[in-house]
Amino acid sequence: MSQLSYARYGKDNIRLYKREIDEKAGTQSVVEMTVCTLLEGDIETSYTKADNSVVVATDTQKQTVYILAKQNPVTPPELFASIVGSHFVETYPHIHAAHVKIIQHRWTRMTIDGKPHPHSFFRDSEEVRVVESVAREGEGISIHSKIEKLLVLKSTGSAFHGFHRDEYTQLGETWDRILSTEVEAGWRWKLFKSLAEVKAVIPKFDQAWEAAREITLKTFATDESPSVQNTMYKMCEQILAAAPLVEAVDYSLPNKHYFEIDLSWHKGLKNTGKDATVYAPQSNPNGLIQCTVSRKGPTAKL
Ligand SMILES: O=c1[nH]c(=O)c2[nH]c(=O)[nH]c2[nH]1
Repeated sequence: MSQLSYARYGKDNIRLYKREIDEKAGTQSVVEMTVCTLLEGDIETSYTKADNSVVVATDTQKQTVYILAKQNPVTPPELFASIVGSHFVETYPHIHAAHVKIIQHRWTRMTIDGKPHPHSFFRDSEEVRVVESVAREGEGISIHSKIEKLLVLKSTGSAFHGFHRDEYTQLGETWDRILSTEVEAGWRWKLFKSLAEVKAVIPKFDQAWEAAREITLKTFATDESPSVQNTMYKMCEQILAAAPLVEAVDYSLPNKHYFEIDLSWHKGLKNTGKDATVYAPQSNPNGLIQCTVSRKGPTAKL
């Protein structure tokens, strides 16, 4: 009558902190992350027959993450996710895939009296660096790196006109508007055949993250934006050019609207068009513009 169609299980919200001590320099560095592990494999009987012998307990998964963090570098997060995923697939013959997600939080070193402080940090934004990986037995390790929660705004240099109009259209055209979004930008790496292949390109992960962030900010700031769609496409093209091991780039950008307020009812106050200075930020609804851009080839299609 019924059958288990898909199953995976693991530990979510594993909070992890690691410090690195540089005795010589007298400095410490810190990393804080939130990890999720989810295992797939021959685990059906744990659901259907209450057979817990096939269950690598979620607590075991959590302890494993702590132990591997002690024994290995936790940065870049692409490497640590690959180490954790490979461990589960290689250690347990009946586990065939391990999904590992890492959210790395920001701890930025303080500058005190003009000098980098040896052991004090502050949270300079809610922006996070995210890695979603799958280690699959016999196939390899797929990695999707992301920037999330990077909040940006430009007060001019954005337009939106020439869009389709019909009897449902109320929106006016604009040649000068506020553009604000919370950037979610991702880049999917070519499939790595093994952990050794990941280890062979370790510096590429930080380089790609830095390039993606720099390209996102620079393009957002300098593009005379005709639309969110076109500006995000320009970002994708540049990231693909900067990171040869990346197969596809994706963005998801909410359009955080700021509405003009007509104040002419009050003593003829001018606050629209070129006179607009006071706006009403909106929470919802918001536009949501998404795309994936990949290298041209036989598999590319919309
Ligand atoms: O850049 C934009 N793209 C849209 O698709 C859209 N739709 C809308 O109402 N405003 C905007 N802005």
